[in-house]
Amino acid sequence: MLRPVRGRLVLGMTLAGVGALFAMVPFIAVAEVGRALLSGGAVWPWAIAGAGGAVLRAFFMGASASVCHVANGHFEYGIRSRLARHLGRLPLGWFGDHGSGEVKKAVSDDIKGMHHLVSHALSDMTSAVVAPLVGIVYLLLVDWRMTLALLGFVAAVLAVVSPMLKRGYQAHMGTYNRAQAELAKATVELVDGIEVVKTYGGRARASQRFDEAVTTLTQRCLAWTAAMGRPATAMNIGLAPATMLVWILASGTAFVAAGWLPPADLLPFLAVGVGLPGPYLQVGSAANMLRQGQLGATHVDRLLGLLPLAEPAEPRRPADGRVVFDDVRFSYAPDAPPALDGVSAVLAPGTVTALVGPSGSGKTTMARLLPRFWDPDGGAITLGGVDVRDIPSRELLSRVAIVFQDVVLLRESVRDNIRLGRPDATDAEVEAAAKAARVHDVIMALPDGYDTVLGSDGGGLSGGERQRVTIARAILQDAPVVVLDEATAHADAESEAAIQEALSELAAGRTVMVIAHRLHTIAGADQILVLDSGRIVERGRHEGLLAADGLYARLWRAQNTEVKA
Ligand SMILES: Nc1ncnc2c1ncn2[C@@H]1O[C@H](COP(=O)(O)OP(=O)(O)OP(=O)(O)O)[C@@H](O)[C@H]1O
Repeated sequence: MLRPVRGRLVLGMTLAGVGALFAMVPFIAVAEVGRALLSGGAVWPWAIAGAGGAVLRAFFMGASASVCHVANGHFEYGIRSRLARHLGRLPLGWFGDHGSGEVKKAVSDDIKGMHHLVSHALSDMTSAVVAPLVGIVYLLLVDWRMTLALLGFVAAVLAVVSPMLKRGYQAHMGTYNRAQAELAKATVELVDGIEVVKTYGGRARASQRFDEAVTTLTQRCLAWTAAMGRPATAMNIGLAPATMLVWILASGTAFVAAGWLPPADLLPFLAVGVGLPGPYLQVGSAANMLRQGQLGATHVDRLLGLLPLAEPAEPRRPADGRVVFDDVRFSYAPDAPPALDGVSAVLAPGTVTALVGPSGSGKTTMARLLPRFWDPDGGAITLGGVDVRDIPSRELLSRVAIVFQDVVLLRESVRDNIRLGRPDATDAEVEAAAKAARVHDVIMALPDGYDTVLGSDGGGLSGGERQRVTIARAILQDAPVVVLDEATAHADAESEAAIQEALSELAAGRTVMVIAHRLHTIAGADQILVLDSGRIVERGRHEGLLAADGLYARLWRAQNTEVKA
C-alpha cells in the first residue's frame, strides 16, 4: 500500500536520521567545551559546532516532517481513490450485507490510523534509533569501559521491566479491544434505534446494555492500567535523566578513583549519557502507531481484495425490455439453503408481474438478482435476449429502474434528487416527472420549492411523499424495466392513493416486477408468481389462483380476514 509513496518516505526517514544526528551535536559540544576549558584547549570551534548543530537539526527535522506529511497527503488521496473505485465495482448486494459502517471505518478511521504511521511513526522511529547510536559511538570514542557500564545499567533496567510490560500487554490488550468494540456496538444500537427504543419503552434495556459496556470497558481499562502502569512507571523512573545522573556519577566516581578514567572525561557521560535512553521511551508510542496503521491496512487490504462484479469481456446490448428467469438458483452462502431454487419465469414488456409469498420465500432475492445485486449460482437471467452478465453494469442499471422500500434521498435539493434518475434532464423534464409522480404540489409548497435541500432522512417530507420523490426519479430515468418493492405500509390512505397513481404512471408501457406485500394492490396484475421456500409454487392471474385454492388463496383469505377483523 505504501509503495506509491515509498520514495518520499525513504527521503523523509533519511532527513529525520540526519536531523537526529545533528540533534546530538549540541550535547557533544557542551561536553567538549567543558573538556576544552579544563585542558585549556580552544572553546570556540565547539561553541559554533553546537549552535550549528541546533540550527541544522531544526532544518532537517522540519524538512522531514514536511516530506512525510506531503507523502501522507498523496498516500491518503491515492488509497481513498483506490477504495472508492473498488467499492464502486463491488456487487450492490455487498453493501446491503455490510452497511455503511464498514465503508466509513475503512475510508475514515483505518486511513486515519495509517496517517500517523506515514506522517510520524516511521520518522520518529528513525530518529529514536539514530540519536542514541550517535551518542553511543561518541561515548565509545571517549571511553569504552565507562560506556559499557552505562549500557549495562540500561540493559539491566530493560531486562527487568520489558517482560513485565509484554506480559501486561498480551494479557489485557485483547480483552480491552473487545470491550471497546462492544461499547461501539452498544452505542450504535442505542443511537440508531433511539426512535424504536423510546417508543416501545425499551429504553431501559438498551441503555442498560450501553451502561454495562461502559462499565466493562472502564474495568478493562483499569486492569490494563494496573498491569501496565507499574512496569511502565518503573521503566520511566529507571531510565529517567535523574536516575542516569546518579548512576553515571556513582560509577564514574568509582572509575576515576580506580584511575581508569580522567576526571574531565566524565563530562561527556554527564552531557550525553544522561539523555541517552530518552528516545527509546518514544519507541513505545511510535510502535503503537505502527500497530494501529497495520490494523487499518489489513482491513483496507481485505476490502481491496474483495472480488468486483465481473464486467463482460464482450459487452452486448439488450434488444428490448423482456426479462426471462431461466432455472435460476442462488444461495447467500455456500452452506446456506438456497434462497432461489430453480426459478423460471417470463416477464413480457408492458405487463406487470407480481411476486407474492410468505416472508423469506425469496421475493426480494428474485427482484435483486435482475439488476445484479448478486449473480445467480445456476441458470441465467436475460434482459432483451442478453444474459445480464453480458450487459455492462452501468448500462444494465440505466435500463432497470429500482424503487425499493428503504427510501434513500441525498442531502441535495429536491431537483437534484429527482435528476439522479437522468443527470442530463432539463428542469421542465424534472417537473414533468414530479407531476406524474403526484408530488409536484408538495414540492412547490416547500420553502424553496425544487431548490429545497432535503436532510438525509428526507426531512420536511412525509414517508409517502419521499416515496413519490423516488418514483419521480424512476419515471425520469425512463427505463424499460421497473423493479418495485411495494411499500405503502407507512402511508396514510390519501398518500397511498397518490402512491398508487404514481406507480401506475411509472408502470405504463414497461416491464414491471413488483414485490407485493398486500395482495389487493396487485389483484389486477398480468401475472402473479407465488413463491415458497425459493420455488415458484403457483402462477397465474388473481381469479385463477383463487379458484385453484392453493397457497395464494390461503394468503388472500388470511389478509382479508385480518382486514375485516
Ligand atoms: N443478505 C442476506 N444474507 C443471507 N441470507 C439472506 C439475505 N437476504 C435474504 N436472505 C435469506 O434468503 C431467503 C429469502 O429471503 P428474501 O429476502 O428474498 O425473502 P422475501 O420473500 O423477500 O421476504 P420478506 O417478505 O420478509 O421481505 C430467506 O431465507 C432469508 O433469510
